[in-house]
Amino acid sequence: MIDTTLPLTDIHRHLDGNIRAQTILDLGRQHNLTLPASSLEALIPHVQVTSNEPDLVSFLSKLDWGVKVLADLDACRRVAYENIEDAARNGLHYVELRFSPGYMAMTHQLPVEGVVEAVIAGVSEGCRDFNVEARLIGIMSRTFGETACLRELDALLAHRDGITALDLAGDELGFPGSLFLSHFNRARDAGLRITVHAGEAAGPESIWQAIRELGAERIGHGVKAVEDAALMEFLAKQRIGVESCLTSNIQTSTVPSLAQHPLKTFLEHGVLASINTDDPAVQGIDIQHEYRVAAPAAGLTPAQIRQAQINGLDIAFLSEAEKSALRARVQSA
Ligand SMILES: O=c1[nH]cnc2c1ncn2[C@@H]1O[C@H](CO)[C@@H](O)[C@H]1O
Ligand SMILES: [Zn+2]
Repeated sequence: MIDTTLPLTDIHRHLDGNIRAQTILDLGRQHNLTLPASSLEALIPHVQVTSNEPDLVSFLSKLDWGVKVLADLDACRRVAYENIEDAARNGLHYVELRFSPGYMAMTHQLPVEGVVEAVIAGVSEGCRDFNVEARLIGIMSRTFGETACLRELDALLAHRDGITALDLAGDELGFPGSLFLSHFNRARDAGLRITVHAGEAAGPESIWQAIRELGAERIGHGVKAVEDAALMEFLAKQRIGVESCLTSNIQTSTVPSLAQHPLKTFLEHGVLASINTDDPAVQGIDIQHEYRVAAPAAGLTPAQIRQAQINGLDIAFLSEAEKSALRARVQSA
């Protein structure tokens, strides 16, 4: 189902939603932190989704233990490095890792700018050691409000060279995109690419808002677009990429079952939709599972799965030359 002659990408993957349970245990011990359990087996239900959550916000609370153990900047560097190691192990050639520096800094009041620096360092060390290509997307966690997001943006822009794009994630219903116009204006002025989590918890109007007012070139999830025919046509015509995350949408109760997932409809309408993980460690899945199990369960034909794989690189935040180089590297491997 995965075409091994083509690059395998994951362009929607939260670095801070992908912290190994073993690393949570290690860091807890190293920093003398009280964790809800002291063995891996007992810790899993606290840090991983074991059955579907009733909504997005409940799902998101599962990420909290991962960031609570980030007691210093070296811990941030470590989880960034391990994210690249895991990407390589999962067979990914190219990954766009996104992270919310304010969320990672929050528990131990780390300097937000220092977190950005540590993540950039860990990812670049990982890319060197594991032969994976990566780009970083800075997240503003909308859940903590406009001022906290401004601090995240400042820290990201202070390290503009290491950051490719900006995203908005967290509680979409409680904190609509309209609160963040000035943040995105600044980011676009600085030349950052833009992707926004939209149409996951809220409706199609949130996707229109992200495109028209925030300047989104890609949409994270975007599942609610299927409710709006004009939007579907717009996405296809304007080549707005959609970052689909199949299992995530079931675990957040955004979509009732894989059979009802809109990814197949996106592909049928010529929307540039792709297959991605979201928060693999928290979800207990990996990219192989999404391609081999989730995508067929969502009704995709082998040809549609291949199209989604092609789309992943097509809509990646890379130049055409970088995409061609990646295709050539995989083909000749
Ligand atoms: O599926 C998701 N939808 C919306 N926000 C998410 C999702 N997964 C993680 N985050 C949010 O991203 C930041 C960490 O990278 C956190 O704000 C977390 O709540
Ligand atoms: Zn996400």
